[in-house]
Amino acid sequence: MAPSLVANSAPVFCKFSHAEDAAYIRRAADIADKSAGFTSPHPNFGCLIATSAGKVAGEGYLYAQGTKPAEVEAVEAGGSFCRGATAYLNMEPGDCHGDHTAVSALVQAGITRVVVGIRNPLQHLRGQAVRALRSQGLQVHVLGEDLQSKIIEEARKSCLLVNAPLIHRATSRVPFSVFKYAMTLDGKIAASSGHAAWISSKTSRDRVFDLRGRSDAVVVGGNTVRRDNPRLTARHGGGHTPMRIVLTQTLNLPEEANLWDVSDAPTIVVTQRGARRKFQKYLASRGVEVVEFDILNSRDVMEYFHDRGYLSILWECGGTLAASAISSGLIHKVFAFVAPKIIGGKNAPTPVSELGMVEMSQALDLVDICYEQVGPDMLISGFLQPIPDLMPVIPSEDETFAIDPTVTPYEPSIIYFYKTWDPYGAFSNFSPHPIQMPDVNGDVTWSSVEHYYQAHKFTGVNDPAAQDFVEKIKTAKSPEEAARLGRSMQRQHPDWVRSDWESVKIDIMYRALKCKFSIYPHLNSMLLSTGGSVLVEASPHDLFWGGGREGEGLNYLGRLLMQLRSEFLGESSTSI
Ligand SMILES: NC(=O)C1=CN([C@@H]2O[C@H](COP(=O)(O)OP(=O)(O)OC[C@H]3O[C@@H](n4cnc5c(N)ncnc54)[C@H](OP(=O)(O)O)[C@@H]3O)[C@@H](O)[C@H]2O)C=CC1
Ligand SMILES: Nc1c(N[C@@H]2O[C@H](COP(=O)(O)O)[C@@H](O)[C@H]2O)[nH]c(=O)[nH]c1=O
Repeated sequence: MAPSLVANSAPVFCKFSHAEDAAYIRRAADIADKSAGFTSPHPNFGCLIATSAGKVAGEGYLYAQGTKPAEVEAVEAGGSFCRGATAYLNMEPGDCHGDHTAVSALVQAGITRVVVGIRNPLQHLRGQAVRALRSQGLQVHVLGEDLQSKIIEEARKSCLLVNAPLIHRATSRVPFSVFKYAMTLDGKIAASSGHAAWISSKTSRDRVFDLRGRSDAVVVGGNTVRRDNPRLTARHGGGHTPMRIVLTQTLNLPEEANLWDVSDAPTIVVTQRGARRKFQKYLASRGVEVVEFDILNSRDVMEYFHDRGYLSILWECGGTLAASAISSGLIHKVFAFVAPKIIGGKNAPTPVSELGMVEMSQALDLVDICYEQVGPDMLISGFLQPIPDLMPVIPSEDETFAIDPTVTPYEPSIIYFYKTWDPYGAFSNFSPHPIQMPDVNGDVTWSSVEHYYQAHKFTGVNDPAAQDFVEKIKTAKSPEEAARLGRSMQRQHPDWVRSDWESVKIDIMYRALKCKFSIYPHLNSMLLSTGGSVLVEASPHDLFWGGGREGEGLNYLGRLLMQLRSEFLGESSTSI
């Protein structure tokens, strides 16, 4: 019989060879990758359960934030076979909201050994789940720390790869950026006329759709918009669609362009402050967001998108913008599709224009290179900057708990929150905490505050299509999907939005938040522990609910949370 973890009996741990551990961890990384391209954002978690006899009992992956954690999926699939089994996790789970769902699932299922590919890269989560599992008596082996060999190192690499964007978020102020281009065998990305459709084969271009689906945004320069009129959509039939971003100094762009049709996917145009104001207004009227910078510089733009929570960017620009991005150190990985064609042309554009290098010894070397035939083309990919290795910076207990509200050694006067994986991420409306809200037919469960808020834009509207849409938002698989549905329908069908929306939306949000912070004791204590601090939703672009880039936002979400905090503390509530 498989050994189990019960009180007063020492657990018996499975013994696997390094080769077996490595194979299972690689498989966990492959499973983790399943959601990439279909959901956003993209921290990828996979879990595999292997019995002591070496049989796979269950597998699971996190589809999207707010859906069942990979560990819960896997132990449900494994059932009683989990007793005494080993769980393989590509990445340490991030019990960011203090409810330890993943850890509890493994413990309760009777898992006795856990093999972790990499520790969670985010400083405030790093080491917590490993510690929690060990404190429950499970044997935990972290690759590269407790298990070391060549084969283990290779398996660890597959775990680093599958979450490269998240690792970059932990170590850098810019998102993980991939530069992709298609060139002829003689090194051109277009004919001298600028015509480029098409260099690579259909098979290669289908592969590009997959790359787009795995990214939070696709970036091009103004010239590519003028020349190619691209769509930049993922076209993989549903799932996640990346944001489309145009960088343009002049804003000298055509009135009609595929990118201005935001029913396909949203578009942001980033430009220089004051550029063609009238055209900015026109773009806004088409539903395109315009963001201005005093001086348009690719690094500032990428820092801005990092602050907006973007983890990964696909650059599909021409050589001019690519050269600027590479010389600013923004590009981490390259995908070059090389087509067996020759076009010639002294002035035909090339993938990267001037970098200021004069000797071959200055050339940038790629590492971890892969060669793959895609249809008739050759795909060469590799890293321009290696994935940062987080191994040496395991934080001390003090550092780890520094952000734990119950032991905060200092009182910061402003607490910023935004993405759910960041400290205080539970304050975000996207945090995966279902709420029960009263309805005419009794209490109704909503998967998150965001689901409730987005659906209520369309409630009570006398149009069956709008009512169907409420249901669609209600059953959205993640808060991000709910937000995407609600926002896109508000843009496309303003007639479906209830007429009193602007006057009721704060109250609707307040009621949802009150429920959330009443029914989850750990969220309630997290909120109360912030007493004395100003809470600000650090959204750089939402100037109503968020604080804006430079504090220009109204921060209504932060204000509502502070109002609730004072109500919970029994202080007289001040109206926001
Ligand atoms: N085969 C392939 O994979 C691809 C081919 N192409 C081809 O490449 C050609 C276009 O290439 P290219 O002219 O290099 O176009 P880019 O896509 O690189 O766009 C350059 C433009 O980007 C804008 N820009 C904004 N910020 C910067 C910055 N910091 N540095 C540089 N540019 C910035 C400017 O727009 P503005 O002038 O509006 O101010 C600039 O003119 C076309 O023929 C197109 O078909 C393009 C993409 C991929
Ligand atoms: N010409 C060329 C590419 N060009 C890139 O694809 C964009 C067009 O995308 P879409 O309008 O969505 O089909 C274009 O603006 C440029 O960024 N890509 C490739 O994979 N292979 C090719 O041969």
